[in-house]
Amino acid sequence: AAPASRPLEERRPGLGPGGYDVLVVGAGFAGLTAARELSRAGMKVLLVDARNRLGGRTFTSSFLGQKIELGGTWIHWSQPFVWNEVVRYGLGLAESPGAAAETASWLVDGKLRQGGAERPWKIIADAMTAFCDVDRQGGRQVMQMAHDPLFRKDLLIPWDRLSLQDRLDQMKFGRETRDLLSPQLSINCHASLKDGGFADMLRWWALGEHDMGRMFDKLGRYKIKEGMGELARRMLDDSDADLLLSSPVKSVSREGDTYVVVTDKGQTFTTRAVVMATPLNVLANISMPAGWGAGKRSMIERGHVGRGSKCYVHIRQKVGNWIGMAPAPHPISLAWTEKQRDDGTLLVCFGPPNLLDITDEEAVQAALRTLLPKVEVLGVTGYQWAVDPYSQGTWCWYRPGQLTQGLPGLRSAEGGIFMAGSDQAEGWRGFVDGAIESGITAARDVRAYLKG
Ligand SMILES: Cc1cc2nc3c(=O)[nH]c(=O)nc-3n(C[C@H](O)[C@H](O)[C@H](O)COP(=O)(O)OP(=O)(O)OC[C@H]3O[C@@H](n4cnc5c(N)ncnc54)[C@H](O)[C@@H]3O)c2cc1C
Repeated sequence: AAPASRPLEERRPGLGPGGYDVLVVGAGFAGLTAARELSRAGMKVLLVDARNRLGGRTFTSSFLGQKIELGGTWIHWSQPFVWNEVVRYGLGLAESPGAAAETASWLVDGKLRQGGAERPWKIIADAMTAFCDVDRQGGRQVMQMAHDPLFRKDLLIPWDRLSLQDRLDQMKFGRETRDLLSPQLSINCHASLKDGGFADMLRWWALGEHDMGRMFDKLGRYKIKEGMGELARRMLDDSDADLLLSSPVKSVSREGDTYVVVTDKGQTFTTRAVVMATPLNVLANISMPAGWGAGKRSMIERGHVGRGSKCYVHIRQKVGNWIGMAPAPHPISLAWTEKQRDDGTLLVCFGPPNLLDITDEEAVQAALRTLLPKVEVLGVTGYQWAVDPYSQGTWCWYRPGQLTQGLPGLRSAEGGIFMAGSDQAEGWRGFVDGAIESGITAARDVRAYLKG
């Protein structure tokens, strides 16, 4: 049974001058992991978040009386760090049926096609295999080790110059193949194909074991039955860290051997080490010590590209176990059945940035009607991650050049300031798994630093 939870408010620290060993900025999965590991190792830890809740870019909510995940959702047993947590806390799995859809709708040259899902899937699987075959070994040589993406940096550099669009243009696919592959690519980067880097695609493909079916199982089929919020809560309950919510960190500065962290309410803490576990796209908003971050500057200034939409749509029609796919500029790239209900179907929909206002039900209905003519939308819900000041984006996908040129500098610790966060993980970067990986790594490095 789960241990009784202390209410979050009781974890607020005294606001006196007392120093911490480690202050962790950001209570998403990276920060929660680092705080748990370090506090369990006997260190005095303060975990601070700008929001009034845990979990960052994961957010368990409800819609139509059903649990939904507004942010990070699906996990898989082949994601080692998150699976470890699922087992540790005895959590269960629930399945999203549309990830193994039976019927499909797709657009070819703007015209609707509908039928069994096997045919479009076969086309996508073959196209992805060719798309990633940069070395006549299916990408296995260039991206030999998915959890050490720069292992063959020498071979990766030329491919890291390309955007996803550049690579697509090289391929000379027929119209249907191109129009089926594009939606998958635009969901991977959650951006325009011109902005998403191709090297990240090779990493993605290697993580997916060079198989589209297996990859889709990892990306969209299994979620934590109790919800991401419950995992976050169990991790907090398992840690001795103090917690301060609703307190955006404004600045980190250095005073001799210690660091001073100040929130926008003026709360001031001293600490021997800091873990920065905020999203890459918001790091520019925090004032850091003079001279810090020279090797991180271009990454922090440009950020990652993931800024698209995700929403849940309740429709009157019972469409069964369905998937829809459409290339940009269509506002919905991928949509699939999340739940077949007595009163219709709950769909989950993803789209590129700035093409769909998820607060506008009519706009969502118009976009869906291209894939499901006459569909009636009864309700829509979602979260606008790209404009949220504490995420300014969705999942991480790098621009051309960022993987080989930016990642090592971004990850590196400087003095007593350590980096964590899914946006700079080595393996499943852009996933909950990568967030936990980065928290484990940061905690290991902080312990070594504080032991001197
Ligand atoms: C819509 C969407 C769908 C996704 N789908 C999946 C999926 O299906 N599977 C999957 O594995 N991953 C998915 N992801 C990605 C995954 O959710 C993230 O990669 C992961 O949760 C990031 O964890 P993190 O700890 O690195 O960062 P975050 O979760 O973003 O945590 C960072 C924390 O820092 C805080 N913060 C920011 N600024 C400050 C400040 N100034 N002071 C204090 N705190 C601050 C934020 O409030 C936040 O809580 C999805 C993400 C989104 C948005």
